[in-house]
This record gives sequence, structure tokens and C-alpha cells, in this order.
Amino acid sequence: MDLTDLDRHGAVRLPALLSPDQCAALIALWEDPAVFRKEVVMARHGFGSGRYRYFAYPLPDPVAMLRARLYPALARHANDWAERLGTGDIYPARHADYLTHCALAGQDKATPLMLRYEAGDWNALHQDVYGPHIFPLQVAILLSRPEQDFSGGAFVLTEQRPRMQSRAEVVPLMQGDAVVFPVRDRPVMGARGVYRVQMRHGVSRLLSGVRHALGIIFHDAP
Ligand SMILES: O=C(O)CCC(=O)C(=O)O
Ligand SMILES: [Fe+2]
Repeated sequence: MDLTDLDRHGAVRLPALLSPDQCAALIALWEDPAVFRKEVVMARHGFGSGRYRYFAYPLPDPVAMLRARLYPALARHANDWAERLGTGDIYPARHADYLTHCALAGQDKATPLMLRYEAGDWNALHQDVYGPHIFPLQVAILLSRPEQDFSGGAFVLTEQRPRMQSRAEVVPLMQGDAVVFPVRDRPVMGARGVYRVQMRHGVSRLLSGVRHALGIIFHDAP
């Protein structure tokens, strides 16, 4: 997994992580209430417009496999960031071991989620932080086909640099593409050493159609 762009631009695209068939099978899960633990109607909370549903444990196989398989390379990168920032955080090599740390702190509810947007819907810039345990990287996968299933609805990141104006980054995704991005902040090398830039992500307004995305967050929620 080449994560070079993560440090260069604040996000990296993993092209064609899922096949069209895998995307369709995941979208079909939206209709199955048994696989979700909670639905959030975003407008009710000021989060934008659209809905998302948190998966329940046990996660459906494709979601569980993606989470476990993506984690090790991301944990190596997270350990590298922790070292650069001098936080002292060490992320274990296996996701199951990281989840044990979360559970011991009362964060034991599944956080992978599926999002569904219709024309006019959008996702406000936010950070997916649920408790003291924060795994610093997360992944979102576009399940729908741009320009066929929907238009608009771009994945957007903003980067808030200390004492400077914010920068926006749009990550163009095709169906099955994933984007890896920071949950809360990332280290940037400056003239006087490493500093943190604050990151937020969201989705611009859908102009037409329906857009589904799968979010893989590696820490659990209380
Ligand atoms: O719909 C998207 O592409 C972004 C979803 C999101 O906020 C997330 O996966 O945390
Ligand atoms: Fe999010």
C-alpha cells in the first residue's frame, strides 16, 4: 500500500479496492436491518443531510475483512506519525489487539458505517472522534458510480494549518475506490520541526441520484 500521498497531500486514493460486484453486494446490505445497530438522520443533528447506519457486531464478512486487512499498513504509518510527533502512542500490529485496548476503555461498539445520500444531501465537515482512543487514519470507499448513479457529492477534506488559512482537497473517486485520510490531524514537517494540521472531511451536495459509501473507522465507540 503506497501511502506517500497521505503525507504529501493529506489523503491517498486506493484505486479499485472493491469490484463492482462487491460494491453492489455491500449496497444491498443497506436494506437489511439485522446488520446495523443504529441509524443517524444527519439533518436532526446538524451534520448535513442524508442518513448513515452503523454496523453491529458481528460485522458482515466483507466489512470485517476490509477492516482487518487494511489495518496493518495503516498501523505502521500511524506508528511512524506517533514517532514524528513524539506522542508515545504505539498501535499494535493486529487490529484485534487494538480493539481490545478500545474495549478496556469502554469503547466496544462497532463504528464501520454505511452512508446514503440523495439529491440535495451533503455531509458537513467533521471528525469521526468518539472517545479518548482514536486510531489516526480512516478509510472511506465509494460504492456507487459517479455520473451514472449520482452526480455532485465529492469527497472533500480541509486542512487547518496553524495561524494560516485553510486548504481544501477534493478526492475524485470512482466506484470501488477508497480514500485513506486522517481522522483528526496529521504531522507536517516545517522549518522549525514537526507541527500538526487539523483535518476535517465531508461530502459536497449531491446534484442528482443516490450515492452510497462505506466508512471504515478503526477505533470503536463508547
Ligand atoms: O460519504 C463519504 O464519502 C464520507 C463518509 C464519511 O464521513 C466517513 O466515512 O467517515
Ligand atoms: Fe466521517
